[in-house]
Amino acid sequence: MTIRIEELSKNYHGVDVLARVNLEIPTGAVVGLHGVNGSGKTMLMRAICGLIRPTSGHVYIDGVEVRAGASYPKRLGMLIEGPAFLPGYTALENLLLLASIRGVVGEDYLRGLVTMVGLDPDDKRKYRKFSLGMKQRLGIAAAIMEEPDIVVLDEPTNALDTSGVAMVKRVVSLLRDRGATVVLACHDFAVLKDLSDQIVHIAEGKIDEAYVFPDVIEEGYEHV
Ligand SMILES: Nc1ncnc2c1ncn2[C@@H]1O[C@H](COP(=O)(O)OP(=O)(O)OP(=O)(O)O)[C@@H](O)[C@H]1O
Repeated sequence: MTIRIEELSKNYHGVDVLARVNLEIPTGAVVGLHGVNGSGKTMLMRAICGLIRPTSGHVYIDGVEVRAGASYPKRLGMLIEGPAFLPGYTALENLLLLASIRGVVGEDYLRGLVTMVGLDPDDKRKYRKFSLGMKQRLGIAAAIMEEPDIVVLDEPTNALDTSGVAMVKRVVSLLRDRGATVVLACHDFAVLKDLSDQIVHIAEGKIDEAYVFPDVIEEGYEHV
């Protein structure tokens, strides 16, 4: 599915946190968002997911406008700022509950998914006892569990150990093989460069240099 962002602005108290962003992400592309803390990466991802109402401008997914509160992208999975899980449920129970809402995936599949993200489907520990990395792994599982066509991942490697980073790479590569469109933000530039077909640099809510290809990234950007 293609994502088209047209003249998108979001203003809070007179400050443009997104300022006339234009971006076209073709089907199957993996686009990395790069920028300092507070540059607008999360805000842009929230707009793509229909979680915020833009002050002006539009987001279209396959030509259909995303409108917060009215029209959400259907085949979209996201990991944005601590997804809500039930503290008294295990990893598997949480995913089973989410899946039951739509009823599209079964327990066997979810057990495999929990294993794939490096958790144990038979682990009886409740979510409230999870470490940060375990929570992050479960968040990734929830984002991809319904085999979405668009996946938005905000800092997927946060709190993850080396095996977790390797898992994120495997997940993105699986999504790529499936032809999903992926938007991700990651402060680890080496990881971002490794995973992305295209890197978009954002500064103060503006796309500073769209479609910066990994092989032409300037030295200066490496340290953001
Ligand atoms: N609800 C809000 N009200 C007002 N300003 C906000 C709100 N949410 C975010 N902002 C501001 O929007 C700007 C962009 O924030 P955003 O979270 O998109 O940055 P980011 O690039 O994702 O940063 P990070 O790398 O730290 O995750 C920041 O200046 C932030 O303070």
